[in-house]
Formats: sequence, structure tokens, C-alpha cells
Amino acid sequence: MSYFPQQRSLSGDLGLALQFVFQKALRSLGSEEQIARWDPLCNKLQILATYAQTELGHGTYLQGLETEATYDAATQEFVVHSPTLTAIKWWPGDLGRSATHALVQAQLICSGAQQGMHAFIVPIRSLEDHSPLPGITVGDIGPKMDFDHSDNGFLQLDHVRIPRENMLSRFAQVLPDGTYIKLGTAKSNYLSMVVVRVDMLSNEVIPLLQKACVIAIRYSVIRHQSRLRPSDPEVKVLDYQTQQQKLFPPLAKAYAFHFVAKSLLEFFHRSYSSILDRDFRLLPELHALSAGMKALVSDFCVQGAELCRRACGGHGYSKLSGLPSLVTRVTASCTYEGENTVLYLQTARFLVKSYLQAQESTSQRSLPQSVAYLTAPDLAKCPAQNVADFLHPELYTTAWAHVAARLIKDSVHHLQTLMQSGADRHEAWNQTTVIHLQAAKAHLYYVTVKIFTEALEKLENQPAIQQVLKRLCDLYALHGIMTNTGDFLHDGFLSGAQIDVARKAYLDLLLLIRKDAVLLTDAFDFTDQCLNSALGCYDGNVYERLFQWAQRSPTNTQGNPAYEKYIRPLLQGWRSRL
Ligand SMILES: CCCCCCC/C=C/C(=O)SCCNC(=O)CCNC(=O)[C@H](O)C(C)(C)COP(=O)(O)OP(=O)(O)OC[C@H]1O[C@@H](n2cnc3c(N)ncnc32)[C@H](O)[C@@H]1OP(=O)(O)O
Ligand SMILES: Cc1cc2nc3c(=O)[nH]c(=O)nc-3n(C[C@H](O)[C@H](O)[C@H](O)COP(=O)(O)OP(=O)(O)OC[C@H]3O[C@@H](n4cnc5c(N)ncnc54)[C@H](O)[C@@H]3O)c2cc1C
Repeated sequence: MSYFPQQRSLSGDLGLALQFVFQKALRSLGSEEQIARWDPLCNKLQILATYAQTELGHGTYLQGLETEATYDAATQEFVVHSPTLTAIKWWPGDLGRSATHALVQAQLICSGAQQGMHAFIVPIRSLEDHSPLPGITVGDIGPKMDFDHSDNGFLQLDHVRIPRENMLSRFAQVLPDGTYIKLGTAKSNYLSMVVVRVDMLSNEVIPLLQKACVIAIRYSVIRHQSRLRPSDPEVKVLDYQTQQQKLFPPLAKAYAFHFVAKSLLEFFHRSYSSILDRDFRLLPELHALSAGMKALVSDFCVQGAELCRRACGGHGYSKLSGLPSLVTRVTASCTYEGENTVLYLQTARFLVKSYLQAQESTSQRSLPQSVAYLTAPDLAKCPAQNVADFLHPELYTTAWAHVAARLIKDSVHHLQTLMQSGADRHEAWNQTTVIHLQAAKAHLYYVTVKIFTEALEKLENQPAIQQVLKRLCDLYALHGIMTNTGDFLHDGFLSGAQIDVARKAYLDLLLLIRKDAVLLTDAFDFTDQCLNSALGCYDGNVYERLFQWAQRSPTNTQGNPAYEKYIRPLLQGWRSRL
């Protein structure tokens, strides 16, 4: 039984990631009747659906979306229309050539007023011959950096009529006479993004980093290069401390984020049913956590996958390694489902509100669980004296809480100082967003450290596994301190001498993790087929595979078109001059 069962859906297995996104949106925004109608059609692949929110002119700013859905009471239909060039839907996956239906996010116009962004199911291609339906102009947006498994497309709507029943109506309804009934909050229709951000971490993003770690670490015990001593045989590159420094922090993150995704999913399930029942009390914290973790995890997965690629030298630059494709694919996750900076700032917005709430001693409402540390007793100085002290989860978790709390306090102070000097709150916010970003990242790092340590506590009946994973947790926490020493030195919480001790603890961990590194990647349980890498195969026959696969490359199996057209005339021209 693999510790990391690969979660996939049928549409996901078919590469129809957007059907997966469509169904997530349908189940979160649709009424029970609408779910009962459309979900089975997706499950049986009787329709192929995409999620069409982003437009040529807007992706981040949802209030700026221009696509209109105007209610016509006379016919009880919505007229869905792209009023401008910039309103054309742009980027939706599987739209370019595959999708028959789209969940179109549009500005609802009814009862003579704009009601904000709502979701509409719009048929776009014939189920008979797959041709675009009347009023639909659809196609592919052209070559991309990667993500070639998805035909991202464009969709222009020219007064397309759909029945009233096609507006997803869990949180809002339009009655036959056009009366608008609001059943949720202003942001209820944003719930679909929360759902996908939570799901995409374990279904798409984290497995890409895990695969990169498997390939690079397996290759690093096969690759022998240079000698430690002139008299020694060539060493496995994984025995170089610098190679361990490159590969073990990404490995630790791959494990840390596995537990983060699991914890976030548990929090999501705890709050989701109440949200669907229109109790939105947990939604702000869920949004802040899901948005921030999507940004932090995707950022670190891109960084880690690229580190793995570069750690494989020349062969890491070959597509036969599988690594370039992993890097370019995971890179997209920093943009889709919310551009990362924008999402970090959503978390920062939540932190400012939480900090101010914590300052109101009269506030009876307890703080959300993820920011409870803002009212916990704080240490002015870290008590760590030796290496062993830095290996205590409680110590480094407290250290991270201290830094996150200080940065949040600092960000609020800068915001308030600017406002007191006369700047309006929007300008003051913009002029302090760099500081808010730093606070949000520290908070999210603290949350991941806390989740990882709590996951370890549940392994007390499996001491051998607990010990191995604790080293990764220690490494994750200390690597964050090593790469952000300024934040820990800033107010004297750590001294320079303590940083040196923490670094020794960190470097000692690299040696200990070296012994279990290959087993820790085997635990991800990817097949050779799934890895699709000449460097990462389980049997380690790297050089044989590179040579075999290279010979099978199209450039070696098809005639050389360049010879007849260019090389032979060139050589003959030279020969004739000799
Ligand atoms: C297996 C997976 C494969 C994946 C394949 C790829 C699929 C890709 C699909 C897509 O990319 S779909 C398109 C995704 N697009 C986005 O995510 C857009 C990102 N932009 C935003 O989310 C918005 O900019 C914003 C963050 C919502 C801000 O918009 P707006 O200006 O309207 O709101 P604010 O004034 O900033 O905030 C107001 C208020 O609303 C709360 N809020 C914001 N977002 C959400 C949310 N998603 N859920 C709940 N609440 C939300 C926010 O906290 C503010 O609350 P208050 O502070 O005012 O209480
Ligand atoms: C591979 C891929 C697949 C996609 N699939 C889909 C899909 O299936 N369906 C769909 O609807 N969309 C999809 N998208 C679109 C994606 O959701 C958007 O590109 C994304 O939300 C970013 O929005 P944008 O392109 O408008 O970027 P912009 O917001 O224009 O970003 C440009 C810059 O502006 C900055 N910025 C913007 N707003 C702010 C702010 N308020 N504060 C600070 N900085 C700001 C950003 O940080 C960024 O640096 C996909 C995109 C990609 C790359």
C-alpha cells in the first residue's frame, strides 16, 4: 500500500483537467438539481466541459470581467455576450479543440442592475459533429511555454441564449420574472476557486516536485563524478555536501507539503458543508489559507523542481530526463488558479484583520486557529544553546511564530503610519504590499512547520518512520531559518552565534538524511512509466536508456532532410573550390 496513493479522477486520467475543475465548480456553486443533471453527464463523458473565467483583458481582477449575462424575462433565458475584444474568454483549458460545454463566469444583469460575477453553463459545440454552435467563435490560443496536454482556448460569445436554469443557483437565483434572489455573500461565487486551489495541490502541483526529487536523487547515486581524494574511486555525486544541500530541502518540502495538503483538505471538508449550507463564518480563514498555500507551495515546487533539474548537470537539460517538462509544467501553477502575488496579498489582508482583532482586548471572538499565535506569549530571545536544542520541534515552531508575528505587526504599523500621514487606505495598502508579502510568507512557512510537527506526533507508534520524517521536518524548519537569517537576527531573537549553531544542526542533518534519501523517494511509489525519465528509472540503467532513447528520437529515425537541401550542396560547393 503506497503511503502516497495517487488521487486521480477519470477526467484527470484522460488529461481533461478542466472537466475536473468544471465539476468542482458545479458541485460548489450549483443547486442539488443542477448537480444531479450535469455531474453524471461529465462522469460518463457525455459532455466535455471547461471552466471559462479569465478573459483577454482580465484574469486577476474579477470585478473587471466584461462578459455579460442579461436576463430576458420574456423568454426566461440569459443572453450571454462578449461586448468587447477584451471580453473574449482566453486561457480556459480544453477549450481550444475539446470542450462541448463551458462554465462561463459573467456579470449578471437582471432587474435592471449588475449583480456581479455568476456562473452559467453554456453549450459551445454540437454533440452531433463537434462544430461550434450559433453565436460561438472558439479556437486555440496558440503555442505556450508548456502545458501542452491542455488545449487552452478562446471563446467569443455573440448574444448566445441559454435557459434560466443554466445559471448555477446555490448562492443566487433569478426568478422567472427576473427577480434576483441573493442566497450567499458577495464572494460566494468565488468559492469555486477555493475548491480548486485546495485540490490542485495534491492532485497536480506536489506530485510534480515529488517526481523531480525521485529522478534527481536516484540519478545522483548512479552518477559518479570526480574524486574526493586522488587515490579514491569517483564518488556518487549525492555524496557531495553541496548536492545534498540542493536536493534534500526540496525533498523535505515534498513531504512537508504532502502533510499541508492533507491538513488543508481536512479543514476544507470541515468548513465546506457549513459553507454550502450558507454558514460563511469559516470562509475567510479558508480562503486566506488556501490562497496563501497555493502560492507558497507552487512557488517552492517550481524552485525545487528547477534545483533538481540543475543538479543533474547536462542530462538534466535533456528532455529524456523528464525534468524540463516537470519544471515548465509546475511553473504554470504559479499563475493559474490565481497569480501567486495576488494570492499572497489575500492572505496578508486576512493577517492585518486578524492582528487588529487581536489588539482589541474587548474582542470576545477568539482568533481563527491559524493565527492564534498572535495572542500567544512571545519569547524575546531564543533559548537555544546547542545543536540538539535546534532539533526540538517546539523550539523552531516558536521561532517561526515569533518572526511571523513580528513581521505582521511591522506590516500593520507601516500601513497605519502611512494612513495617519494622510494617505488613503488604498494607496497606503499599495505602498506597503512588499512588507505585507513578506509577512504573509513568514506566516505560511510557520503554518507548514506547525502542520509537519503535528503530523510527526501522530507517528509515535511507528518510531522508525517518525525518526526519518522528523529529520526532514527539522531540515525544513532550519532551511527556512538559514535562508531568512535576517528575519531572525533583526530584533535579536537569534544571535549570530546561534545562527552558526543552527547551521551546524542543519549540515549534520544532510549527512543523516543521505542514508535514507533513496528510500524516501521510493516511498512516493511512482512507476517508471509515470516518471517517464531515462535518469529516474528504478533499475538505475541510466546510460543504456539515454543511448536507447536518443537513438529512437525522431531526429535519428527519420531521414536527414538537412543533408539533401543544405549540407550536400554546401560540401559540393566547397569541394568544387578546392
Ligand atoms: C488539477 C488541477 C489542474 C489545474 C488546471 C488549470 C486550471 C486553471 C483554472 C484557472 O486559472 S480559473 C481562473 C482562476 N482565476 C483566479 O483565481 C482569479 C484570481 N483573482 C482573484 O481571486 C481576485 O483578484 C480576488 C483575489 C478575489 C480579488 O478580487 P476582488 O477585488 O473582487 O476582491 P477583494 O476586494 O480583494 O476582496 C474582497 C473580499 O472578498 C474576499 N475574497 C476574495 N477571494 C475570495 C475567495 N476566493 N473566496 C472567498 N472570499 C474571497 C476577500 O477576502 C475580501 O474579503 P474582505 O477582506 O473584504 O472580508
Ligand atoms: C497554463 C494556464 C492555464 C489556465 N487555465 C485557465 C482556465 O482553465 N480557466 C480560466 O478561466 N483561466 C485559466 N488561466 C488563466 C489564469 O487563471 C490567469 O492567467 C491568472 O488568474 C492570472 O491572471 P492574469 O493573467 O490576468 O494576470 P495579471 O493579474 O494581469 O498579472 C500580471 C501582473 O500583475 C500583478 N497584479 C495583478 N493584480 C494585482 C494586484 N491587485 N496587486 C498586486 N499585483 C497585481 C500580478 O501579480 C502579475 O505580476 C490559465 C492560465 C495558465 C497560464
